[in-house]
Order: sequence, then structure tokens, then C-alpha cells
Amino acid sequence: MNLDEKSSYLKELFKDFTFDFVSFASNTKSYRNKLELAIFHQDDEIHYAMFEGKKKYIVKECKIANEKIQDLMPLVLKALNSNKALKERLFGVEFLSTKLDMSLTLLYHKDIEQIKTELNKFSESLNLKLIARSRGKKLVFKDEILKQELEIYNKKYHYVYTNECFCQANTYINEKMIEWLLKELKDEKKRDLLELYCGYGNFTLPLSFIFERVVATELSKKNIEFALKNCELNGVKNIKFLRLSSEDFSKAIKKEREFFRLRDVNLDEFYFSHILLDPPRAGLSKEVVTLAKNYENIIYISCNPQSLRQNLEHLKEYELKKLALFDQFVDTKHIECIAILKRKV
Ligand SMILES: C[S@@+](CC[C@H](N)C(=O)[O-])C[C@H]1O[C@@H](n2cnc3c(N)ncnc32)[C@H](O)[C@@H]1O
Repeated sequence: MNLDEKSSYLKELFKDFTFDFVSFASNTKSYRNKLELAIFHQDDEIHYAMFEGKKKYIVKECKIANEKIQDLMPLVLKALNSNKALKERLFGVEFLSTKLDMSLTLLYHKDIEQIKTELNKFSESLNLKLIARSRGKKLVFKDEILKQELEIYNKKYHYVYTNECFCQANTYINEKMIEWLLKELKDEKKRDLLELYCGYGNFTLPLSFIFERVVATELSKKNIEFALKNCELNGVKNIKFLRLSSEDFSKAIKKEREFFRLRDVNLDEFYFSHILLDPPRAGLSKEVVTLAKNYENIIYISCNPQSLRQNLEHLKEYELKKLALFDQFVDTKHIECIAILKRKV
């Protein structure tokens, strides 16, 4: 689907609502900063491959991947093909790049300890941050931490993360999403922000500068580990990151359950004017929709407009003020959007 088709689809899906609509285009080529490929073994050679349903087909190049990844792809393949131990039982590769950095993950169906020396030489020869994985094992060569720098309205935000963290796939569009949110929230009355599904703090850090205080929660331990590092990197002091599922956080705020992780936090001290939600494709559970209703303003970042639409059915007390479409995944059926909701008066 192109941007016009996605816009029409969204407008049709949300036709029962009245809202301002805006869309943001991406570069159509070289936009992806992460790429996962399968490996196809043929005779004595390996090729990059993708799946179409259950069918694997060979991929010679990938124009949607950014230039860093495109440049590295042939070098990696050549080096792997010239080494029997490295190509044997290899079944997948994952490229992850940032504006400043790059890592490669190799996925094996064999014990990677046996090829540790070869992997090290491979990482050295390509000067590459390399991660190798096989069942229950992980080896890291050089480093796995990537540095990222986002530029939002001429201000730089610094991040670190690894490929075990969630990260947005299109850096340009990610920056546009953050810029748009800052612009939309600029003139609103704001106090504290409650953010659920915060990842490593992608939105949290820039937003922390326009709210008094932020409580940000996330399920994954790795994401929270890096969110805390990112807070320090940017000298931010007004965010409290908590590793809790959104469902558990709902229980905590209703005092239905006590959590040791919340022993130093008195949630009653906060005045949340806004809640920001960026859930996985399935959208929000019933408990989280109920939690969201405690707050006057809801910002809902969605990678699945269908689940967003379903959740809105249970948020009838709110008006959908704005809906923004971000073409994060160009020419695919995937739609990323942000909805801004306000409780009706
Ligand atoms: C779409 S990502 C958004 C991450 C972040 N906002 C960003 O922009 O990088 C969704 C995040 O929700 C987390 N997550 C998934 N299920 C969750 C749950 N039930 N409670 C809290 N976090 C959850 C995932 O670990 C992931 O980091």
C-alpha cells in the first residue's frame, strides 16, 4: 500500500469519528535500520533469503535497507562463504544499524562454542560488532551495545541499546513521530506523564523535557536496563522507569497488589495529565483500557490500526482529536499511527 492508500484506509476505518488528519511520508528507499534474513544453503554456498509464506526465496539485495546495511551485506556473505565452519548450520542473520553504529547477529543450529575462534576472526576482519546465537548460548565479539543519536528540533538525544531491545525500524520516521508529538503537546496544559510500553525510552526522553515528571513502565528487563542508561546519558532526572507489565501497573495503581519494585515510589504523589501508550500489535488489554480512562489525555501510538479501532470502541468518553499516519514501512500493508484523544467535557 502506498501512502495515499494507507490514508484512505485509515479514514475509512475511523469514519465514525471526527478528527484532524495528517500523514508523514518516508524515503521510499534505504529507510530500514534493521533487517532480518534467512539463510538458503545450495550446494556448497549460502545465500540470503526471505520467506513468502512457507517458501524461501533467494535475496540478492535489499533496497529498503539503509546504505550501511546494503554495503555490508555482500561483504558479510563473501566472508561467510569463504569459511566452511562459519557457514555450516547458519540459518539466519540480523543487521541492526543506527546513525552511529552497526551490529550483526548470526543464528546457528549448532554449538557456537566450537567456532568461537572463527567468529572472533570474522568480527575482527570486518571490524564488526558481532553477536552469535545458538540454542541457549550467546557470544559477543567487540561489543553489542549500539549508540544512537536522534535529532529533534535541532536538539540531540543520545541513546544506547542492543538488538535485544525493541527499536523503531525507520529512524527518519521515528524522529518525525517524536517531533510531531512535541509540537502537538507544546501548548497543552501538562503536569506529569504516565507512559506504558516505554521500551528503552525512545519517546520518554524527549517528552521528559515538557512534562514535570514522568513514570514510564515496560515489561522487558533489557529495555529498562537501557532506559536507565539513556536517562543518565542525557542528564535527565525527572523520569522514574519501572519494570512492570502494563497489567501489573494497573493493579498497582488501584492498590490491588503490592509490588516490591514500587517500594520507593508513591504513585499517589503524581498528577498524571497525560498517558502515553505504545502497545504491541494486539493493542491494549481490557485492564489497560480501564487504566487509561483515569486520565484526561490519551496519546496512543499504534502499529495496528485495527486494534486501535477496537480499543476506541471502549473509550467512547473521549474524542479523537488528531490522527497522524507515519509511513514507517513504505509500500507494505503495515500502518503506524498516533491518535490523540481528549476526555469529552
Ligand atoms: C511497540 S514497542 C514500543 C517501545 C517504545 N515505545 C519505542 O518507541 O521504542 C512495545 C513495547 O512494549 C513492551 N511490552 C510488550 N508487552 C507488554 C506488557 N504487557 N506490558 C508492558 N510492556 C509490554 C515491549 O517489550 C516493547 O518494548
